[in-house]
Amino acid sequence: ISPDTTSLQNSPTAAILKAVRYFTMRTNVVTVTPWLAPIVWEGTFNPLIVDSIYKPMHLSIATTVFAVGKYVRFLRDFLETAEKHFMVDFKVHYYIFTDRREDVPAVVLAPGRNVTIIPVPGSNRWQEISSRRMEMIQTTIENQIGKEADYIFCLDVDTKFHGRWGAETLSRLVATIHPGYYEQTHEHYPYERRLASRAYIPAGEGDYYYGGATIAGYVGDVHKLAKYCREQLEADAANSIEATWQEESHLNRYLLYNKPTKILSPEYLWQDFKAKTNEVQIIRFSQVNKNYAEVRPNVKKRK
Ligand SMILES: CC(=O)N[C@H]1[C@@H](OP(=O)(O)OP(=O)(O)OC[C@H]2O[C@@H](n3ccc(=O)[nH]c3=O)[C@H](O)[C@@H]2O)O[C@H](CO)[C@H](O)[C@@H]1O
Ligand SMILES: [Mn+2]
Repeated sequence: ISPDTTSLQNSPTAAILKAVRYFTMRTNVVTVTPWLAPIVWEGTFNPLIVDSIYKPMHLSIATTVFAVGKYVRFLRDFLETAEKHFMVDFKVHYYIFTDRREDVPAVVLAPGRNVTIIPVPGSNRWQEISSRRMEMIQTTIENQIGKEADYIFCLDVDTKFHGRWGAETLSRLVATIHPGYYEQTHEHYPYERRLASRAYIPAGEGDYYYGGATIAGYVGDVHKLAKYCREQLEADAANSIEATWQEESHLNRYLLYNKPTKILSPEYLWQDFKAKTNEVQIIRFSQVNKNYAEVRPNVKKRK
């Protein structure tokens, strides 16, 4: 049977097919892992095709963000830039975890997008605030998100979006390569190297160093990851040990033995203080520069 080419030429997919022809692959970056998971860089996907697949699915996207103590000041920019760039045209439900409900800014959201504020206790250690996200993500998925969403994103708040972050980031289990280590090999990664910690990774092992600031995937898979990290954090605490990079260390161990199905390039997790490199054609999401002594509860001010 020969395809009906006339109707195809006139169909809405024609524009998309044409776009495919002009689509070129990236050659100066690695775009697939040794276990055949894609690594998402600008130029490896066609946004028109991606959108035409995912938008008709009417997916619900949960997004968790913690703004505890002074970090509440980062919320406005986070939300305002997310409304411009993050999963535009999708249903997005932001879950804001905070101990300062009254300081949560009122940001105008596009139709189909909404916010729920979840009260959490403060802490006088930033490491604990960052780590306890795992426990709260776990329990909130069990109590609420699990019934409401298809996919979940767990993001740092001290950040801004600068470019498209769309459905190309959807997959079962998604992690992001930390911008500080993407040019290095595993012997230089800041994995936990003490055998006494549950986050221990032996020398000679490792794929990538993943940032704790962006974790995503199917709600069920992220639940499994968060529960694992929470249990490992608690086991370490019971032995009076804290991994080098807290929950990020446990995350890296989990992902070494439970490979992500998709990896986001550092375009999806940059740091404002870092100069743009040749491989990075677009910065989509970046950590703002912060005054650690000013915003963190337990960092001493320099004299
Ligand atoms: C880019 C990146 O991968 N960042 C990770 C890195 O340092 P960061 O320097 O990015 O850590 P951070 O100070 O941003 O803390 C992580 C997050 O915890 C929350 N928070 C923290 C302190 C506070 O007083 N109030 C508050 O709300 C907030 O959502 C913040 O974005 O290592 C941390 C290890 O623990 C986390 O894994 C971060 O995700
Ligand atoms: Mn951060």
